[in-house]
Amino acid sequence: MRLTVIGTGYLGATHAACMAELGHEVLGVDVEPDKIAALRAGRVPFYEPGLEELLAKHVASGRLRFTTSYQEAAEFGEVHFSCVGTPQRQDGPGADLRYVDAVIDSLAPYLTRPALLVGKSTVPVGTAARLAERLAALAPVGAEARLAWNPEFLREGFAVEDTLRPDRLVFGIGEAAPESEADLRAVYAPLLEAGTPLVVTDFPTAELVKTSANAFLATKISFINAMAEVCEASGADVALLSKALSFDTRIGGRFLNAGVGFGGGCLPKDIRAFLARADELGAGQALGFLREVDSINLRRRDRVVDLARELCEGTLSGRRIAVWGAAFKPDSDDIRDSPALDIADRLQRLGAEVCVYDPKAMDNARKRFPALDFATGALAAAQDADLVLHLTEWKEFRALDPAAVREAVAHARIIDGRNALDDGAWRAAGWTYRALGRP
Ligand SMILES: NC(=O)c1ccc[n+]([C@@H]2O[C@H](COP(=O)([O-])OP(=O)(O)OC[C@H]3O[C@@H](n4cnc5c(N)ncnc54)[C@H](O)[C@@H]3O)[C@@H](O)[C@H]2O)c1
Ligand SMILES: O=c1ccn([C@@H]2O[C@H](COP(=O)(O)OP(=O)(O)O[C@H]3O[C@H](CO)[C@@H](O)[C@H](O)[C@H]3O)[C@@H](O)[C@H]2O)c(=O)[nH]1
Repeated sequence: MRLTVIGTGYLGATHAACMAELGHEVLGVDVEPDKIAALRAGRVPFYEPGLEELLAKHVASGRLRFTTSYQEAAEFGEVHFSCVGTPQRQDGPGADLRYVDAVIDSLAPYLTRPALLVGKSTVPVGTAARLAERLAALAPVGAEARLAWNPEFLREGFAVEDTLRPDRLVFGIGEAAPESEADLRAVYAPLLEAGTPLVVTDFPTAELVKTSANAFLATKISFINAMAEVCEASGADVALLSKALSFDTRIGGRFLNAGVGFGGGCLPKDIRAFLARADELGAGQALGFLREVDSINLRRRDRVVDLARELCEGTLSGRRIAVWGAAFKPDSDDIRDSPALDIADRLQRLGAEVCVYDPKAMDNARKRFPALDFATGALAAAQDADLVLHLTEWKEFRALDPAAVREAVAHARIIDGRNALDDGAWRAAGWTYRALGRP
């Protein structure tokens, strides 16, 4: 089939390359000419394992092309995927839908023959119904310009794997256009033939599956981080608590790692947007717990700052602090709402001299926080440090030799904000090792 993928960021670039891998002819569309130039050259303008290889393969095969022209997109595509951002609004907790609206406004006037627009962005419930009307009103073909909603569940760092082997597919089909289901079944035929579970539903359910999935994941992380707070107050060990919980198959061990909490371009803004939308619908009381999920999450960052001050004899002023990690999670260069950089920035504002190192997110971090210092490696960042903070659990940090790092620092003190280092090895090498929720 001939598909377009509109918005070629973390989600869209992955979706475009994976749709080409499934055998479709794909045209990626973005408003940023630099991004399109990079993608045309087979270069992914961000870090996502395995994506560049897949992109280059299909740019070379001719099955994957890129453009900035909506007219070209409309002329080319039978099915158009909308993958633009839905960040938190500047002026409040709700989702900023201006990019989602702009896709309709830019594409619709060129739709002179029947077409299907499929929303993949994460949106507040009720958005799809509104967009379907807007699309039909603006398109020359009227109601033959149909909308469907197909939320995306991929994780950064595993984006290609998650797109080619998803846990499930969800199709939100508009009442007025039941034939959209057949189009989506055709797009995803290889995945459905491989046995991927499919849920076909209406617009509001499809939108809510996505926001409730992220709310559940955020809740699970904040649950274990709340237990970490209680562990800190009682002398218990959250790592062992989490391990013991995980053997109960009803609970499971995934998303039960206590630490500095969740960040990124999804969970934090999605729970806030969910709350804001529920308030608008008069259902805010049902989601009140999500406010607490958000607060527990942010309190973990405060806890690291307090612990850092405590380890630096009560003052951060003039202390040299190494921060290992800038990305919001390993295997990504994404720094959106990164706990590591938020903590680094706060420590610096409190007078510390902070030096950051991350294997992949340095360029993004430098652009966003130009006042921070950056080093070329983990050891260089730790040079003469009074304290080391391990805030993003890259494999590279776990492989470090604690004895070698000890040679570099001024004081052998480390806070493991991800409970991911071998605490025994660090202590044996003479370090004061502290972790969140552990004695
Ligand atoms: N990143 C993820 O892991 C992930 C996973 C599932 C769902 N989502 C959701 O997908 C959406 C996109 O997220 P992202 O992380 O890829 O964002 P992103 O910021 O990385 O990408 C958005 C892209 O859209 C482009 N764009 C903006 N306005 C445009 C327009 N009018 N026309 C064409 N392109 C335009 C931007 O230039 C950018 O390249 C969000 O709703 C997000 O919540 C993201
Ligand atoms: O036990 C855990 C698991 C994760 N995290 C943190 O939680 C955040 C989010 O991690 P993850 O969910 O793996 O990353 P994302 O790529 O943001 O993916 C989430 O957000 C996407 C966008 O909506 C969804 O598609 C995915 O299903 C959902 O997992 C990161 O900061 C992690 O460090 C923890 O603190 N403890």
